[in-house]
Amino acid sequence: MSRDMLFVIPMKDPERAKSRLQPILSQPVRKKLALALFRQTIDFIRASHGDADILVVTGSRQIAGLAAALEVKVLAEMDVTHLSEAVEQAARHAEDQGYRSICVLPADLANPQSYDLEQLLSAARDTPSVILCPAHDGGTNALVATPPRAIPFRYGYQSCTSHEQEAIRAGVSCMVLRLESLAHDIDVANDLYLHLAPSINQLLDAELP
Ligand SMILES: Nc1nc2c(ncn2[C@@H]2O[C@H](COP(=O)(O)OP(=O)(O)OP(=O)(O)O)[C@@H](O)[C@H]2O)c(=O)[nH]1
Ligand SMILES: O=C(O)[C@H](O)COP(=O)(O)O
Repeated sequence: MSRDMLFVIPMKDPERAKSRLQPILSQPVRKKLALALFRQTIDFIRASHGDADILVVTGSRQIAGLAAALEVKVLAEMDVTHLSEAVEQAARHAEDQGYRSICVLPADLANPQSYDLEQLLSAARDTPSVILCPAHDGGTNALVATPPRAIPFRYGYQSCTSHEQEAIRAGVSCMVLRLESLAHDIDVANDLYLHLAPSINQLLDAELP
């Protein structure tokens, strides 16, 4: 069956998540924050696209259980040592399932807005092509790939530039789309102060299923 778009959310074990916030948050609070942001990401996609196909790729049994409770599909990652490998496994899965494109979103966006996702998803998708939404720090906060494995994934330092270079190398058309609410994720203390300070208690107090 031919399907259009699979949203891919990579999520690491929440016990080890948000390690760069170690100077200001205890491990239990970092875990709680990672889970709350994960839940926020699913809710955000669903609020924007009620019928979205969402796949969580993870090595965590807890995340797999939470995703299942939220009625989201889960791919158990195999022998993954880096985010790029987890996304590659999800992209293979999307290809096998007949999806035309994937939209990879990290599970730690600060305050994503539907109008920005709309703009991203309404951009023309040639085959083959990639659309990249840079993070404020040079990372890649949204990546739409058509077909799902149009380029090798190069998450890490300044990955937006690395993904652009991979697109050039592969002869794949590449658009960089700067969208304000998709530019900010929660990595370091300053991100918390700038983007989550007013709402952090509400976020951390929200019930998980
Ligand atoms: N499935 C999977 N997801 C990952 C992996 N590494 C990172 N992620 C996810 O990729 C997104 C961005 O990750 P990072 O900012 O590097 O990780 P983080 O736990 O949020 O924060 P740090 O520990 O400070 O790096 C988050 O949704 C992570 O959960 C991995 O090895 N496997
Ligand atoms: O390439 C990236 O964007 C990073 O590997 C993941 O994002 P972050 O570390 O900026 O959260």
